[in-house]
Amino acid sequence: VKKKIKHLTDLLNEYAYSYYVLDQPKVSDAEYDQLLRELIKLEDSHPEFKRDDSPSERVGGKPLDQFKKVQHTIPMLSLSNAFNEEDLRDFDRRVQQGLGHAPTYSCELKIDGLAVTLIYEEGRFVLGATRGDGTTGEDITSNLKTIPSIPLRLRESVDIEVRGEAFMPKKSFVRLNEEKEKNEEQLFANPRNAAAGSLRQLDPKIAAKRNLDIFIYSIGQIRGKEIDSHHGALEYVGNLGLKTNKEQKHCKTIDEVIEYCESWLDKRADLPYEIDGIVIKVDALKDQEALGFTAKSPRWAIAFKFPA
Ligand SMILES: COc1nc2nc(N)nc(N)c2nc1C
Repeated sequence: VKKKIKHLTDLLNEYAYSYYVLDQPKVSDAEYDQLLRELIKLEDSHPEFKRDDSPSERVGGKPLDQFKKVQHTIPMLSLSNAFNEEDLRDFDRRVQQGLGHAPTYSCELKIDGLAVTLIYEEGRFVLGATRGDGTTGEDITSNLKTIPSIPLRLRESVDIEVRGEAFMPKKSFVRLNEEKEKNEEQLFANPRNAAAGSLRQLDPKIAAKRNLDIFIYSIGQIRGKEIDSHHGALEYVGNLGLKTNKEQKHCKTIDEVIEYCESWLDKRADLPYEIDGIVIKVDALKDQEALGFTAKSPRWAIAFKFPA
């Protein structure tokens, strides 16, 4: 039975990874559900063999009576903003002055969701928290465990902390508000509020029903890996089984950055999730270290905000 549970757990996790992280379904939902029912039956009769990365974790445990506070070992900072091409060129000038050379940039969509940090120990998801005030957040691990695109176990048993944006896809937002409309409940104003509301309530079974998703956008801290660029870091976390956004672009010049920002102004309407801008980061990690941080945000990154 232990072997059967291990086999089913690994198989279902592989199917879930393909479906939720790679967007490449390998089996039908019916087949997945059938296998999951089989696994849950075995786990119920042999709880001692249940794995802590079992897909049955996704349905959510019992409600908490409150959230524990979490001190962030590395502060979760905010980004300074740019609103037009001039602001972006000013940013580039400041960066070039600081570095003494022209850097390359990593451009990413700025997902309109809730910033979270995920901590993995020996590859196991052990803690997830909100940004909070940047140094103290709330432990929402049990809610985050219900998000299928957050692996409960990485493909390598590393100690790593990653940051990302949890969000609710547009379609899920519309469906949720239709349901609330039917029950004459208060509607959510936008997908960001809906995602935040779903993750900051105490009953994980509610979070499990909200079709939440995540994109990982940075590594908080990593021990003993030689990664020298931000886009390399994103590739690395992708290989660990974490979900990153495929629209990320490595731009060689600020002109390319500006072109990328302008291209997404209109294209964002076609995205299945909401974005409120583009995040531009100096790509070389040694350049990021050389530029450092102000009291509240990195000097090597800026958020280009779209008009509301
Ligand atoms: C390096 O710090 C950051 N990087 C980010 N990257 C993306 N894509 N989106 C964000 N919201 C974001 N926020 C912060 C503070």
